[in-house]
Amino acid sequence: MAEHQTSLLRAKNVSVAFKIRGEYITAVSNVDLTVKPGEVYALVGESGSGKSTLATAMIGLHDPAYTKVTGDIQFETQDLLKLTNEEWPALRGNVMSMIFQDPLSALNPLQKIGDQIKEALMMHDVYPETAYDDRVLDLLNSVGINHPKWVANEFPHQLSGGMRQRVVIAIAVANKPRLIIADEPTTALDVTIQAQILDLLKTIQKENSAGILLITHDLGVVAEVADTVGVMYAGQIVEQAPVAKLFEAPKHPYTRSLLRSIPTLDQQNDDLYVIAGSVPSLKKMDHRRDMFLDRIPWIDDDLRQATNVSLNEVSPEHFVRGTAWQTFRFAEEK
Ligand SMILES: Nc1ncnc2c1ncn2[C@@H]1O[C@H](COP(=O)(O)OP(=O)(O)OP(=O)(O)O)[C@@H](O)[C@H]1O
Repeated sequence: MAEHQTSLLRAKNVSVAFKIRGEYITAVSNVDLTVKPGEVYALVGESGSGKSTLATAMIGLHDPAYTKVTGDIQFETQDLLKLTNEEWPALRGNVMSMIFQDPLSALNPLQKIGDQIKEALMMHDVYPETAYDDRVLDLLNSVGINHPKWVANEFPHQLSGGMRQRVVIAIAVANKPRLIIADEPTTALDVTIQAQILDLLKTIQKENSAGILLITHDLGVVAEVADTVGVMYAGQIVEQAPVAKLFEAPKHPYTRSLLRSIPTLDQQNDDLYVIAGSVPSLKKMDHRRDMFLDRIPWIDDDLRQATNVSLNEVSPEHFVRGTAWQTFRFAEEK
């Protein structure tokens, strides 16, 4: 079967550059990824690694006046980079939708919850006028809101953060999207609510067979819900694998370092592993190299300076950038 028939969203060679003081600077470089129907693909990486920039390109929300998106992004059979502003609304909020980190800014503070959901439904679907209210209540029910009639009559500020995110999800799934892009959907919520929202996303994904592109910096979230994981560093994917493989046999030094920095319950001491340094600023990025190696002082200089580093399939479905992983050791293992 041709690749596009088995994929929902397929990005090939996607780069994003921002115009900064008259010059285009690359923030995302040559990314390939595929989200299949019914799959959760998690993009993980530290702040500044380019996850949101990539996701924003997928849903056509970059301002073309100062952002250049190149490569190829296919959603089902549509070429997203060729869509005009007039064509986007038929997709966005309909067959593909987005959930952002901060539910409060995603909702209209002056409009009752029920009316906001109704509006989302009316934009893309035609029901008999009386059926809208029932649809709104059904949707609120489906995202685990126990008193939908009461919530429909509230304004966003009257609800808790967790309830607001449920409402945002209800709006996002109102038109049964085939793809949901969720950018840090649980980061603003406390831990118990996080788990409930992740469960909810999983249920929606299963029931609608929707694909989810989940953006997170939290490997705990990845372990909980992802099927496939792409690890991003400085605008590039440095490792991609099915979730079990990534946790059992991580290869790239960045993935190994991220995994090592997760606190565990059986940890003997209080010292958490900290990755020294930070993601380079856009101006300092050199996408021909493996830039994470700049944060490992004991690594061979030849490896650090090597250019034309590429992402290679090292075992079925497991892709790793560069070759440093073959000899990489943590400082105390040397
Ligand atoms: N509109 C913009 N103009 C210029 N630079 C930008 C713009 N948006 C993002 N950047 C830069 O692009 C790089 C990637 O940012 P991005 O927000 O995509 O990372 P991220 O991995 O999603 O991090 P976070 O979790 O903090 O959102 C950063 O250096 C950021 O400063």
